[in-house]
Amino acid sequence: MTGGLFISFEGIDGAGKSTHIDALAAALRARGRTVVTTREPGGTPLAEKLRALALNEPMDPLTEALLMFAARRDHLLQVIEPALARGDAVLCDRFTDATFAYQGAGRGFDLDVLAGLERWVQSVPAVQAPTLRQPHLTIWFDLAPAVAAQRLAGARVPDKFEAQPQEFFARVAAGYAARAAADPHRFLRVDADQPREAVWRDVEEGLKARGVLA
Ligand SMILES: Nc1ncnc2c1ncn2[C@@H]1O[C@H](COP(=O)(O)OP(=O)(O)O)[C@@H](O)[C@H]1O
Ligand SMILES: Cc1cn([C@H]2C[C@H](O)[C@@H](COP(=O)(O)OP(=O)(O)O)O2)c(=O)[nH]c1=O
Repeated sequence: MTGGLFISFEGIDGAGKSTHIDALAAALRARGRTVVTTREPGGTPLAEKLRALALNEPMDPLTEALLMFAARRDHLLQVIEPALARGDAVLCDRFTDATFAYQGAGRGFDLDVLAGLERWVQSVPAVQAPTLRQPHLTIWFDLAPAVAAQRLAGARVPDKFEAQPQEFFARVAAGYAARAAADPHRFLRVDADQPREAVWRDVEEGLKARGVLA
């Protein structure tokens, strides 16, 4: 495949996204692609500063959503758009679906306001109006909150989101399911409640079926 390729990785905390980003990067590089791996919130010096605030400071849901979108705007303009213009593959640990799932479904913030912010932030000069920049493909690691909590227990010091109760993650998971149902062509759902090797096999097969991996 030639031309820029934008893939996001989504799922609740502990679903196993990070575990598979490097594997996909290696698989794409082995096929001759230049790969940029990055994350949200973050990916630029400014966006990483905004990440530290958003993940650690208490704030109301609108402030949180605005920080996520501010970080996203900088990241898009500085990293994602230039990489796609070069024809690179961009593998991004979370993108806007996370804002709909966490700030929208999780915190209960207005989804229409988020959709408005999405339009503002993702209308970038490189994209012809009225198209919005969205990932070409979103790999959604679907895992029950109870299993994710078990995996995270003791694995790392929880940030503000990881410290939330399971009910919060049940809402976030429902938020991802709603986003996937609204855009089934973009989403590749992977059952994350399997051993790592089986999850990777499903990722690989899903990407082959979509022509992303030969
Ligand atoms: N399929 C799996 N089965 C069991 N544990 C896993 C699996 N995938 C990842 N883990 C472990 O679960 C934890 C969370 O995985 P991680 O990839 O960091 O999740 P995320 O990036 O989605 O928060 C890590 O300790 C990781 O080693
Ligand atoms: C991108 C994004 C992330 N988040 C949250 C989800 C995660 O709990 C956190 C950081 O994501 P992540 O990078 O997955 O955390 P870690 O490096 O600990 O695996 O930010 C939002 O609430 N909204 C967003 O728009």
